[in-house]
Amino acid sequence: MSSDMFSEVSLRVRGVTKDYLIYERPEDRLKQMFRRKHRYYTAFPALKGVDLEIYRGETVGVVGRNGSGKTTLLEIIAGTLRPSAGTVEVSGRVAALLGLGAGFNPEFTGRDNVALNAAVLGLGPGALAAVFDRIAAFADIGPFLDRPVKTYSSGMFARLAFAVAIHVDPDILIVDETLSVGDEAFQRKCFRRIEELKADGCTILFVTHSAETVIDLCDRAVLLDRGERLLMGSPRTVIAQYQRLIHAPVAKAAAIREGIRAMDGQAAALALARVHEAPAHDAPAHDAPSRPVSESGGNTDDAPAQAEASLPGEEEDDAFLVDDFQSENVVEFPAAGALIEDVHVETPGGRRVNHLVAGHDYDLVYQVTFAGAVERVRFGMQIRTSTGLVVATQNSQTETEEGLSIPEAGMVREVRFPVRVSLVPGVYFMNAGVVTTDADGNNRYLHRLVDVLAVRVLTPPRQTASGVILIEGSRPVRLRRFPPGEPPTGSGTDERLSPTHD
Ligand SMILES: Nc1ncnc2c1ncn2[C@@H]1O[C@H](COP(=O)(O)OP(=O)(O)OP(=O)(O)O)[C@@H](O)[C@H]1O
Repeated sequence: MSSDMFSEVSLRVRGVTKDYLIYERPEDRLKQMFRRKHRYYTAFPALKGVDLEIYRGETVGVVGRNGSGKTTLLEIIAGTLRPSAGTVEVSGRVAALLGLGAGFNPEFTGRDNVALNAAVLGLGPGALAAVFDRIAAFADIGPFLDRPVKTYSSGMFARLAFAVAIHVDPDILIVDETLSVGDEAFQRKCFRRIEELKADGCTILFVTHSAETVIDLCDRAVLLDRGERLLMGSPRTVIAQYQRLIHAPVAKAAAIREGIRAMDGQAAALALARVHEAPAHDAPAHDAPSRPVSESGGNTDDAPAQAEASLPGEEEDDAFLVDDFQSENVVEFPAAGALIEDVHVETPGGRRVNHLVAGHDYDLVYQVTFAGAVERVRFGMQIRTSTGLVVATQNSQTETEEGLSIPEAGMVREVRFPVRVSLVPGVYFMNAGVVTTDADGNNRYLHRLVDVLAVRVLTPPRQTASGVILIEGSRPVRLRRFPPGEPPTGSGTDERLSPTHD
């Protein structure tokens, strides 16, 4: 993504206000039609004079408490709802994924709905024919494509709706929490597609309650509260203030709210400056910083860790293999001198597993066959969350080492990365890559597989962590008790949290 994209306004919202008219009794609505001078309704202000300016290629997260006006705002931007006042200017084709089933006719088949939706989004029959197979492949709902959508599960619905929205080549994509009903593999696929759309300059508006997703995915975020824009700024700033707002004690809530609002102009300007300075998002992912792995597969400098990992009992962890739990979306880059195969995870005892226990040691293993002699070879791996956040990378050589020399074609190497799974429970995806460095110091992939392996990290007993990294060590959480009124000096007594935390 080039930063000059951000100089073009893609979406401008000015003073948008929405009053929903609430009629206490159904007949009041009818009366209103005939007696215009009288007011039979009360107006509920769902949006109050919202201003936004979003640049081409930006991904903006919209956050706020339930009922703060997020969906109303996005529906107005998508053109499915009329504002009571204010204007929306959009540049280009808008594809919106707001609410499951919106825009789908439940009696029609998936196939017919795809045609209907694509037409609504401005795709002619010729253009649809060209992308239909890609839509069907992305949705991957098998024979359900020819069944009425009223028979779909919510996950199937999300799959089809998302598949259409992202294949009509939108300039602006608007997505709400619809994606969260899909399974993890599908979510990963969607987030990857969103990244591609981003790289192509698509503007994305995203409603979510997930702080992690906003921070991982967005360039800026906007906080709505009671129909007002309270703050626009960097994802971290906005999430921090949003969390301050939702956890505010009642007595201080109004002051905190005003304090956040006062930050607005400055935070927005700062975030925009940062977005303009941001490096290209499509720089090639580096699968591999520095950590030695020996050529023989034995761990050179990690021998004590290996020995520790092989202690009796350690192998008895609860890791296991589920055969059909596989990454659905392996992206294979063309092999250019080597071929990576058989990427898998093993316990220290050599058992293949893909359901791992948090905090335990495993090996990520793969084989590489070389098509010819090559110098300065390095092997890499990367672990990412389902939203694409890189949580770890590892490389077979440090930057200052030469790398491995492969003297002739047909040579095979097995690479083994020791991995301690210090991750909170969830599904993670692994990449594998083999790189050579030319005489000018440029890296070139000999082969690369993205999202080649899916693993699920299981909840260990008594584990309640969230986030990404497991910070829990072997020591339990400690609590000290102080008598009432006594200052917390050294005189407190230790208290056990529970009898199970020995
Ligand atoms: N059709 C409607 N008629 C009357 N009030 C409505 C209507 N739609 C939404 N509202 C009200 O407008 C306010 C904003 O609703 P909206 O759905 O935009 O909020 P939201 O931030 O998307 O909420 P959530 O996080 O729960 O999805 C809410 O108080 C809601 O009750």
